[in-house]
Amino acid sequence: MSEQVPHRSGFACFVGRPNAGKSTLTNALVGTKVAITSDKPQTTRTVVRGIVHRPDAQLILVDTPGLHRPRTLLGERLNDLVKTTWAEVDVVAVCFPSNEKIGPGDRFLVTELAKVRRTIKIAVATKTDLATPDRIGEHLLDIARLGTETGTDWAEIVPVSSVAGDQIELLADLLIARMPEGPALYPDGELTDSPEEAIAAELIREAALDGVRDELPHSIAVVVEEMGLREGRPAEKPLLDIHANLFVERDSQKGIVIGHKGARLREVGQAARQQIEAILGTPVYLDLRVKVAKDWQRDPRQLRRLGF
Ligand SMILES: Nc1nc2c(ncn2[C@@H]2O[C@H](COP(=O)(O)OP(=O)(O)OP(=O)(O)O)[C@@H](O)[C@H]2O)c(=O)[nH]1
Repeated sequence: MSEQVPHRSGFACFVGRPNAGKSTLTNALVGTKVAITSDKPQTTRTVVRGIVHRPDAQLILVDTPGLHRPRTLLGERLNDLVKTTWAEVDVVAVCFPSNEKIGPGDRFLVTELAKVRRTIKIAVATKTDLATPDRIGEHLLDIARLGTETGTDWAEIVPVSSVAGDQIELLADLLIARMPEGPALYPDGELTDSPEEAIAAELIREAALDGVRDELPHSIAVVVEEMGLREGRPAEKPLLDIHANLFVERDSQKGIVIGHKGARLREVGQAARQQIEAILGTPVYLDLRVKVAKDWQRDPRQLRRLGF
């Protein structure tokens, strides 16, 4: 038994200019088309896009918000948020389409990414079926040079074609090799979190942090346990039941979240419910429970990834 390879699990995200082939690559890796939501609110920091399950590994592919050239203070703050999400994943893979030259947008993105020191960076030359071997060679050299110029240490530079299925398995192997040891975080067979669940969880987290951000900066994680339309309701009067757990790190923080005689938790629940109703367009019944993370079943190291 001691010679068994360790189980690995972790998070990766694909970044790159619009049309770089990020979604197609996610689908090629996961092997099935995964649900894509078009109306993600700004508050959703990361959304699970797909999960690669293997006997010895679980690779969770997440979406992070896009980086923009900041013109305003708000733009800068949004970019800081993007960098925070990059710091929370294990690997960021930058996609550079092989049929296009590297441009100023790519340079800006890689320069910002280089500032996130801890996260492993991989470069992916996408759409190789659209380029000649000579052109691909040149492209790979350009990517390497961009790395040197921006101080980015590419752990790998991998050419792939999602359409031709070229080197997709290799990319999966290379990504998995960079994941830390750890147990599977999602049950097998589960491809994605529903985007609605991710949205609801994020809105609850936002509401719970409102006003106590200084006291509980990174100490709240929300997991939607169950979400579904209540049975037996008339079609014109639907009700969406949401059962969610709000995890804090310590007993003392539980008190802050719940408030005197539960007053604050009621406010949090009400604020979250109204926002979920506004975004999903359905009346919501929200059952919110506060738990201390040490009671949670999962590996404590993995809790950290949720923001603990
Ligand atoms: N020939 C070829 N086309 C590809 C490949 N990968 C993606 N494409 C095409 O490139 C276009 C953009 O692909 P997407 O996967 O949507 O790109 P994206 O980076 O997710 O785009 P945004 O969501 O706009 O950021 C689509 O028309 C894809 O069909 C590939 O490996 N080969």
